[in-house]
Amino acid sequence: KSGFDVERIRADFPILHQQVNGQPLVYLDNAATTQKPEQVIAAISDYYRTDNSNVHRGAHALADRATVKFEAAREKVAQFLNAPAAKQIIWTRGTTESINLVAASWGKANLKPGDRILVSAMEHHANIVPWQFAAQATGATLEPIPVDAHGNINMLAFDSMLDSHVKMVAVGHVSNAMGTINPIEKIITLAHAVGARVLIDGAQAVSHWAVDVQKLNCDFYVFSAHKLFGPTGLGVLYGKEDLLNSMPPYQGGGEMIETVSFAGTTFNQLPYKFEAGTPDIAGAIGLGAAIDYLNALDRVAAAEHEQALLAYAEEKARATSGLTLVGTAPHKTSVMSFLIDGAHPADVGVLLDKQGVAVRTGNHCAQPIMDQFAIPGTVRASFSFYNTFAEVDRLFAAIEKAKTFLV
Ligand SMILES: Cc1ncc(COP(=O)(O)O)c(CN[C@@H](CS)C(=O)O)c1O
Repeated sequence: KSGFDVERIRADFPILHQQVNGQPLVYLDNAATTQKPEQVIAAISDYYRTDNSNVHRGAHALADRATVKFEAAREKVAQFLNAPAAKQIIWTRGTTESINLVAASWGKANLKPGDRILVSAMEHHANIVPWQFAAQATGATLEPIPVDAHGNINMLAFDSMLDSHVKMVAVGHVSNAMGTINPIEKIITLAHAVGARVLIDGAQAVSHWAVDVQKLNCDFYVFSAHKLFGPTGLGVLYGKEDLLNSMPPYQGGGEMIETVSFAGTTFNQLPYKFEAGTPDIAGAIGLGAAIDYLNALDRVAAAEHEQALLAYAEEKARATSGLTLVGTAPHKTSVMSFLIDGAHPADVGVLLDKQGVAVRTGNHCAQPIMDQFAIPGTVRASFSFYNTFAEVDRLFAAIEKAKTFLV
């Protein structure tokens, strides 16, 4: 049991206090999206209630207030990632767009036939398909780094794949399908040794612990606000300054230009070169409020509580007949994927939902690793610091009841 005051924390999350199908909601789908504390909800509604205005161009009090809040949010993200400067934080629509931006902009400017891109076999589609586009557009090739039966990257195989033709290594900090925490420090060191750049997909990491991009020395780090107790539709791309400055713009329009003429156009400086059009101002302010919320939390205690929930859940899973865990790496975040013998994951998910327990089922946008395991997908329970040991008990009671319908 952990000393983390979950009940006090839960009071901050209004959505958790509802009935679903006649039972108190047990929300265990945090890897899909996290819930939002009142502080984030209020920051977004207060913005629309009092400050809403367009940014950077306005010449009036509301525009100034909106601009100050919008750029303060960028500064908070820079501090959250320990980035050297806020101009290295690019707003996007989410992890997916952040990776598409790097694959399209850096990719097209730096990849050529014979170059190689490496991604792990367990990646989310958002960290596979954009690289397939970049490979197709440039003549480079995309190759999967092998993953073992526990869901660990095969580091010996990775090391043997590296040579001077490898120009990009893109891997998840944490697997969304299995929770594996990848050894990204080692991956970054090995990749840099052959001259490759490294993009880290942090979508499943940032909600669990502090990330220090300077210490990691990664070239790019990406995540979504909605994975960090913030709003959907907003993402972050961190990049090394020289890299971002060397990359061509991703989208054209207002904000990203200095001058426009039919004779030619010049582009804005960082970060605006990559931020065409009116941004998600409220979303950025909401993410800033989420970071404020996390900064006021004992994040070490929160992470320890999540790990205690995972250990408790996996202990109960191993004691449950007919249940097989998928993803048994020694270092995991609080994600537990499993199968019930003889049952399709989707059927299990429906039966759990009928009992008020929300999990995700299917391939979790990670079809290649599901194909490698020769399974149609998994049932995935993912815990956050506002979940409780009693909710783990509710999950396994619901599994036992579901089993009576399934076999
Ligand atoms: C590791 C990883 N990488 C990229 C993404 C995409 O994030 P977006 O905010 O949708 O762009 C996700 C989102 N994974 C959700 C939705 S598929 C899940 O249920 O696991 C992710 O987990």
